[in-house]
Amino acid sequence: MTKVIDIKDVSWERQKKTILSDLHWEVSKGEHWAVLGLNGSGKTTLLNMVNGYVWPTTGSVSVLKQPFGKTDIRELRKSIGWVSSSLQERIKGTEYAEDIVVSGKYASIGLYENPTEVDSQKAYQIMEQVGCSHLIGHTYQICSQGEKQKVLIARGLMGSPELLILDEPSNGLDFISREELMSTINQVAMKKDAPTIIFVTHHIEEILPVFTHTLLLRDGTVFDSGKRHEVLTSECLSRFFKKPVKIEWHKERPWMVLRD
Ligand SMILES: Nc1ncnc2c1ncn2[C@@H]1O[C@H](COP(=O)(O)OP(=O)(O)OP(=O)(O)O)[C@@H](O)[C@H]1O
Repeated sequence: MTKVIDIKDVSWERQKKTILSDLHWEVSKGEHWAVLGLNGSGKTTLLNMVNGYVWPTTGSVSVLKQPFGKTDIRELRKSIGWVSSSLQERIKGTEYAEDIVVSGKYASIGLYENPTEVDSQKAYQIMEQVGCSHLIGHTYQICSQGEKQKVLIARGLMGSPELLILDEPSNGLDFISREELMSTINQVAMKKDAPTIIFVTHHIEEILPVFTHTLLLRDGTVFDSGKRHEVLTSECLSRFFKKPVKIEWHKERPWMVLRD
């Protein structure tokens, strides 16, 4: 099976501190992964590594069959859609939603040339699919938090990526907006020729059925990984969080409560 991410024996050290250690992770085509971990467990660092922004101290990383060290990372990034809060902070409030979407084609912040008719049509089509076409002609600063996230997901899809990374996309959303966003992500994942999705979250109930696998990160290493029903169990998550928790499944979504 084609490997989308292949990370072997990876460690990453900074300022004499080991941030990632002994990390193994394989993602194959056809899978979608949720990544769970407490604050500071190394999720963002791991995703920065997948994007080639940080380089492993030891071990090997290969993304979309491109082994790091023998790959033009800038080229590779064109095949990766990336949605994160750091991206949200870098976008100018005065930009139009549709221009932000088109800029995803160039993996750039801001547009440096006028979009072609073909690009504009593609952007409109993606915005329709993601449920944010009503924002065409609106500047980013007037969009709500949920609308901004949809625009950024549309931007992430503009380059027809093979890999789409969503780093805590539901941050700051109310219950309704969050469910809307989850339904958008579900639709993207269900599409024929959908990109492989890596979805980072702190909220277990956001792990929709479309996420076939889950990675649990703790203290910069893999605590457990595998198929959703094998990893998202009361027993495994109680050990993971070092707290007695109970998982209840409703409509194929896991919900977690603390046990007395
Ligand atoms: N460039 C760096 N230099 C030194 N330490 C770093 C660097 N980048 C990250 N760290 C440290 O690595 C650890 C993991 O950080 P990371 O941001 O990957 O965690 P996270 O799981 O994404 O956390 P959160 O859920 O809070 O976003 C933290 O202790 C952080 O302070």
